Amino acid sequence: SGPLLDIQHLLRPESTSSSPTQHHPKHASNPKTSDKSYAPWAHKPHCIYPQTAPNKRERFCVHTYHRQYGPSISIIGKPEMATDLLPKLDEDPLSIFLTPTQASEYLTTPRKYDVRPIPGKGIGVIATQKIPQYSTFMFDQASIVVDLEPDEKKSAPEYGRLLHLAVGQLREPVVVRNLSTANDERGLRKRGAELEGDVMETNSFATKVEDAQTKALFPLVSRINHACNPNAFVMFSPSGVSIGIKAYHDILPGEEITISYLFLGLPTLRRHERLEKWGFKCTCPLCSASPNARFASDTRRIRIEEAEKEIIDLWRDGQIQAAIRVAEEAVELMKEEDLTPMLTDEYMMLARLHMLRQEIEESEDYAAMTAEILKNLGFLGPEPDMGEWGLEKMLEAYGEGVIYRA
Ligand SMILES: C[S@@+](CC[C@H](N)C(=O)[O-])C[C@H]1O[C@@H](n2cnc3c(N)ncnc32)[C@H](O)[C@@H]1O
Repeated sequence: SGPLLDIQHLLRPESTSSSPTQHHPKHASNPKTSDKSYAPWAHKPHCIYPQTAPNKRERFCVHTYHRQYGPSISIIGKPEMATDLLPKLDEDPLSIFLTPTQASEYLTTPRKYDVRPIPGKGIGVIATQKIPQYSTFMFDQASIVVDLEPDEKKSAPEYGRLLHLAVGQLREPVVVRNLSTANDERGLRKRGAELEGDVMETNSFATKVEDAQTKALFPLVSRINHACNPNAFVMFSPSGVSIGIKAYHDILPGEEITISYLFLGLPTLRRHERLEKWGFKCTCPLCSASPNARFASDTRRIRIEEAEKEIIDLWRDGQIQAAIRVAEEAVELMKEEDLTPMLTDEYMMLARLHMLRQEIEESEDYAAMTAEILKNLGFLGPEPDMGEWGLEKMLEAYGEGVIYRA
């Protein structure tokens, strides 16, 4: 698999006349280059111009910020992104994902997980105490955020230098560098920009930050391994720079905490294709189930995908009752496959279809079922007012999605 941030040839140094050391990342980790005059940034922002937009002279920079309470962060992207993000960099994940009562309980009870070696998987995260269903039990803040634009522009060498600088300017670059044990072609441990590129490749999350599609690295959460039917999932703060890990189910002491690196619901072959970039053979319970069980699961998953297309065709044909039957079948299959988050879309499809038949009561019931799942999963905030989330608001929230799918 090619590197995630496989950027080639398209960024060039800000000024060709500047001395080579000016662009040498090594100077970044030298504390002498830290200058308070760049406050609130910890170092002088380092900028280059993408070669693809020479007329625009659009800058692409590294901005590093040392959080007051928490790890430092380097942002690689347009300077406006760093400026807009600045007020959010000190956000407190606890106050975003928890109610005040939950936050004080979290702060006064021991941590419920441990980070340790897991046979065959490197390092992983294990529950050390019971983690109740739907509780948010682990938090992290981004250490590196990369605007994906240079990725699209394929400009590896300069991106590598920016990334190396971005990591070097963190208070603890080793926390990021330790996330890779990858070797190069000669079997030696990767170093420098190559190593940091590998870290981003295998550990970063795609997330929206200030409306930019970015890759963000969260070093603690990076230690969570993949499972196709995971027991936990990731929630992003609205800013995209904080995350919380939430339990889908009760997790018992000794159980490994897992998240899915992929969209949920894929059949085996497509999961394995997509997992290739992480370079491991998945041995999660779903992937190592008996051939019969895997076949049955794949059949259900493929049928769920087909059902989506069928529902839309029937809807277009005006066969609403038939579309409802197919959507109900998909709901049952999703339940069998334990794909709870996917039910929200399906229930809203059913709410919409029943609306078309003037069956308001059924429509309201399905909207309420969606709201209940969203509340449990935390997508309506830590203390949602459920009175607010009736049929009308749910249709509004899902309107675009449902219309788009139709
Ligand atoms: C985001 S990291 C997870 C933490 C990693 N195990 C570590 O030691 O830092 C992703 C890497 O972990 C390993 N990994 C994750 N899930 C795995 C699984 N289910 N089975 C085997 N290896 C896994 C793979 O090497 C993958 O590239």
